[in-house]
Amino acid sequence: MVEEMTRDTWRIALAQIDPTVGDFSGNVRLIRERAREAAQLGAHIVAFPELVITGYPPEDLLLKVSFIDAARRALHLLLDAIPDRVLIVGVPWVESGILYNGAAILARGEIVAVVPKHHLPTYGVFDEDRYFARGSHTFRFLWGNLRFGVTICEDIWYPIGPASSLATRGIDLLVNINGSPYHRGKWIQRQVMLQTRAADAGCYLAYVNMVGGQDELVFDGNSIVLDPNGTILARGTSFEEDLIVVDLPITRVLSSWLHDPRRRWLARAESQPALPVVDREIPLPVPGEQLPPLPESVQRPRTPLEGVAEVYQALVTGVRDYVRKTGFRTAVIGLSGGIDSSLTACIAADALGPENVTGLSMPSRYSSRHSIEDAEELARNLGIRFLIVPIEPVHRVFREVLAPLGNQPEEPDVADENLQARIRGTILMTYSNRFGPIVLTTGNKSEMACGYATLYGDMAGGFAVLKDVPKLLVYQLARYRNSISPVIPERVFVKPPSAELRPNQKDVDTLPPFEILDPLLELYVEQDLSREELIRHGFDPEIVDRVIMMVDRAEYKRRQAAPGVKLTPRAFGRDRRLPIANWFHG
Ligand SMILES: Nc1ncnc2c1ncn2[C@@H]1O[C@H](COP(=O)(O)OP(=O)(O)OC[C@H]2O[C@@H]([n+]3cccc(C(=O)O)c3)[C@H](O)[C@@H]2O)[C@@H](O)[C@H]1O
Ligand SMILES: Nc1ncnc2c1ncn2[C@@H]1O[C@H](COP(=O)(O)OP(=O)(O)OP(=O)(O)O)[C@@H](O)[C@H]1O
Ligand SMILES: NC(=O)CC[C@H](N)C(=O)O
Repeated sequence: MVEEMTRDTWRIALAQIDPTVGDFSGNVRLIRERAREAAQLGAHIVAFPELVITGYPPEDLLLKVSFIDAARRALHLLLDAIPDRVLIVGVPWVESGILYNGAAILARGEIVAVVPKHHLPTYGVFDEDRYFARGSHTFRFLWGNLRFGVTICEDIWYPIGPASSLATRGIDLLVNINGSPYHRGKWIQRQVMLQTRAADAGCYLAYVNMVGGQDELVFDGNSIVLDPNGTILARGTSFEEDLIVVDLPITRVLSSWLHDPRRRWLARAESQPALPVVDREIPLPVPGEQLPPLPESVQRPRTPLEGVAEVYQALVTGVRDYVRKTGFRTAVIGLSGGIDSSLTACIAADALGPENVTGLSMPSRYSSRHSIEDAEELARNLGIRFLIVPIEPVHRVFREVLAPLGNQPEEPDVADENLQARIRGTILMTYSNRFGPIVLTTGNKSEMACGYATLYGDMAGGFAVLKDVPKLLVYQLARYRNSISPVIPERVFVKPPSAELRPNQKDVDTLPPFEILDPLLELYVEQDLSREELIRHGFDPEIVDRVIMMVDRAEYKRRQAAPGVKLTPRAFGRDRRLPIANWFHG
């Protein structure tokens, strides 16, 4: 029998953690530790992110019966984690032979219910219709006088759906569990949306997101708790694990319903909810204890990262987790003394520790002296290992070997330019094979867009750190990093970008100035503007045509490129899927 009792203030904890896809035992350990920590702090409900048991997104692992079974077994290992509290965890869940993206509600050693996700994102980087069925009902949980609902990520983005059904039925708290990947400034977009949802529902809204990197995605955390007016009560940190614990006096919810006539309208609309709502009792007595005071460390205010600092941290997180989760510890980078490889080295050193990063200078006959000097100074300032491997002897022998094939010009042609890049790629990959570090490539988004990079040359490597960073942002990020400690030599900022693959080569010989190229690329690549619209924006028609051709033709190169951190709303990769053989340009 459940004891009849009420309490006004309920304590909720949001565990913003970094799970690893497929690491069931590690994820279970992490969940148990955080759940117990929250319970010790007096939390009544502890919520974890979407699909936290498997890691997110598990992609086609969801097509393996053995994977779904392992997730179910892992869920059972959590039943005794905090049996006298409510634990909410994301898990793939099979019911009647159908797979759902679920939120399991655990209490008193039982699975009280598994809430199915209703809105399945299938756009951008998401592909959930490929795996899951859409939930056709939701639950309202009753724990004494507390009424709460649980929704999963995309569910909260829709004004109509499980969240609105629960709100019309009447809840004090809506918990939304998330695997919401980062792009620049997305936390502000989420916050505005969540403020609207909380105010419309007239209840507390607790939004928990994960942190860390998974392949090309980075999760920024920035979990948030809002009151029934949409006022922010607490936040989680950006890009770091965190435990957010908040007290929710639920008379505030009744008060908001008494003051807001929309609530009475909503209550009348209950007869036609978007989704059926099933009431489920939490099989626990209402906790009677006084809440222990929260330590200062838990209550401290968190300020979300913004602007360039936010992007820099996203890159550091993405590199750190890609390297760690793929089993590497160290990294190697070709250091040219240019801005791209300098910034890449900074990010690597900050992500992995300078002692785990090696920079290779590989001068050729066309390299300027400052390219070696600047690379060396950067390496010294960062405290990374620095080695010089001149490529001239190999280049010379290659030219000799290739000469009998004919048509080898004295001055380097594109084939010869690329040969130098390929020699460097070979040296870097050999270093990786022999000593174990992952090769980090340095190409930026502007170059990847235009195909201004050599296949199997500077594109050779395991992770493309700046793949979604346009060139002008590369400079801003480098300036930002230097504002923390001046590691990149000043000369690197002022010299004109050059591949140094032939005498006096400059990027602007091939590409339009980056001040024109970057905004044009953003409109064409990220927003899909047409040729005519770009010209109406004021871009020179000749440049527009040239850039469109370069971008479209380089699709084959991008398909063969290493993965890299997604930072913009439209990164190359699964976010932007275009045919390679394509005759439509415009
Ligand atoms: N549709 C298609 N599907 C599959 N493969 C295709 C293809 N079209 C060409 N190819 C292949 O790709 C080859 C051309 O690609 P690739 O060999 O890469 O060479 P490519 O694109 O011709 O030249 C690379 C350019 O990037 C510049 N670069 C290189 C290195 C670093 C930087 C920098 O500043 O960071 C700039 C370099 O100066 C040169 O202008 C063709 O020879 C052909 O084998
Ligand atoms: N002399 C060199 N020594 C070591 N690596 C080099 C050298 N030249 C080029 N690379 C590698 O190839 C990448 C492409 O460099 P490149 O100089 O051609 O173009 P970039 O886009 O201007 O890059 P960066 O700004 O780093 O110079 C570099 O970032 C670096 O990793
Ligand atoms: N996992 C999800 O459902 C994510 C979708 C959601 N719109 C987001 O990016 O936040």
